[in-house]
Order: sequence, then C-alpha cells, then structure tokens
Amino acid sequence: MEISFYKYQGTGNDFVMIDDRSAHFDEKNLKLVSQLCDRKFGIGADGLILIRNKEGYDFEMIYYNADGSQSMCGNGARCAVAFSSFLGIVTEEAHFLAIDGPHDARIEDGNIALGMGDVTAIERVDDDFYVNTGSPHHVRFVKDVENYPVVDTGASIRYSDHYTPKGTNVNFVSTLAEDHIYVRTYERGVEDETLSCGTGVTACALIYGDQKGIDHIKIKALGGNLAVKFKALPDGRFTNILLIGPAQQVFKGTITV
Ligand SMILES: N[C@H](CCC[C@H](N)C(=O)O)C(=O)O
Repeated sequence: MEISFYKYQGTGNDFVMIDDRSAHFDEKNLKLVSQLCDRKFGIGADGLILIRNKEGYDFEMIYYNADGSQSMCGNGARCAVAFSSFLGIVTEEAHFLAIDGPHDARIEDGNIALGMGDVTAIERVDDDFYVNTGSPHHVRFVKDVENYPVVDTGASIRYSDHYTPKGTNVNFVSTLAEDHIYVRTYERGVEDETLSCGTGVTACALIYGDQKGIDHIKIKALGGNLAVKFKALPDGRFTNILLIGPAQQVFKGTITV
C-alpha cells in the first residue's frame, strides 16, 4: 500500500502529516502509526497527524505519539493549521477539533497563534508542579537546564508511581530573563527528549508567569523559540491562552507499507 504524506516541524517537534479527508487511513492501526514514525524503518517523526473532515469545523486533527498513544499536541496543532492552509482548507483563521476539544488559530506573519484550552488549576507535586494543558505536564524549575539530565530524570518521573498508569510529560525550566524561560521536555509517548513540546512550554509559561505576575512569556526550546500569552483569572483559572510560533513544511513523499 502507498501512503502519501507531508513532513512538518514546529520548533523541531516533527510530524508525519496525512491529508485523510477521504478517511482511508485506518486510525485503529497503531502498528502502522509506529512504523511510519520509526526513524530507521519508517519516515521518522515524534508523532503522526491525520487531517479529517468534521461537521461544524474546518477540520479535525487526529494526533498520535510515535508509540501510537493519543493526546493533545500543541506543536502538532500548529503544524496542522499550517498544513490545512497549504491544502487550501483554511486561509488565515482556523476552527478545528482536537482530542481535547475545539481550538481556534490564526496565521499571522509566518507564525501560528494557537488558542489552547482553559486551564483550571496548577497543582504542587513535592517541590515541583503539575498542570494539564490538553496533555499532562510535570514541571521542575532547575538552575541550569542546559546541563540537566533531562532524559534520565524525565523518564524516572514519567514512570513514577505518582503518575502510574497513564504517565506524564516532564519539563525542566531555567530562567533566561524576567519574561524569558528555557524549557527542555521529556515527552510521554515519544519516550525521549523532543526539541520542543507545545503543551509543555504552555504549562511552564503558565506556572512561571503566575509566579511572576507576567502574562506574556518568551520560551527558548532546543528546536526554536515560542511565546505564550494568557489571562490569569482571580479564581486560579487561566484563559485566552495562546501558543505562538512557526510551523514549516520540510518535505513531501510517498511510503510503501
Ligand atoms: N507527548 C504528549 C503529546 C504531544 C505533546 C507535544 N508534542 C506538544 O507539542 O504538545 C503526550 O502524550 O501527552
């Protein structure tokens, strides 16, 4: 069977993108998803995204991590908006459905500004934090994230009893300036550090911004630069959350499976 695909990356978080408006892709075939994401035997990616038609929306994005598990993917959603614009499904605004519900996005001067779901609360986990931004995120502030053992420590937290059985993504943050943080992320379902994690940097920005009273945070990730804007409500909720950054098409191709 031949599958046509496009490869996109959002600040280094990379995805196999499939225009599946014909609904031909078997979304139950997780073995195929993992095979396509395999960096040696397949195309290679952190995840795979199907673009499907959906009544009442410009499109639906169905996201899979490389291991076939599903969750909300912020960078993947930004790439889905860019891909849908390339396909002519949207122009500069998109209203689409993801696993965590509806999202709105705007394409503005080469960036995608993605509306994230509201966040109800930030929790403490020992000296660290936990927040769900559409995907679960453990967040630890460290002195020198550049030299921090992200994969070892990330995996041990991800597989800890506290997060069994579903696990969590794990983010490590250092401050670069008052409104600028440096984030590295161990991603559940990729089971490795990724070059950036959209829902992860959003989690880190909300926690950091809430502590500092700043609602527009710049983020440095290994794969590029992002920004998060939000409105903190008196009751501890966060709304009007925007994840802003680039999303690029890298190549297109067909694969025989
Ligand atoms: N690995 C995450 C989903 C993808 C998140 C990340 N790629 C993003 O950009 O938000 C999880 O299983 O919760």
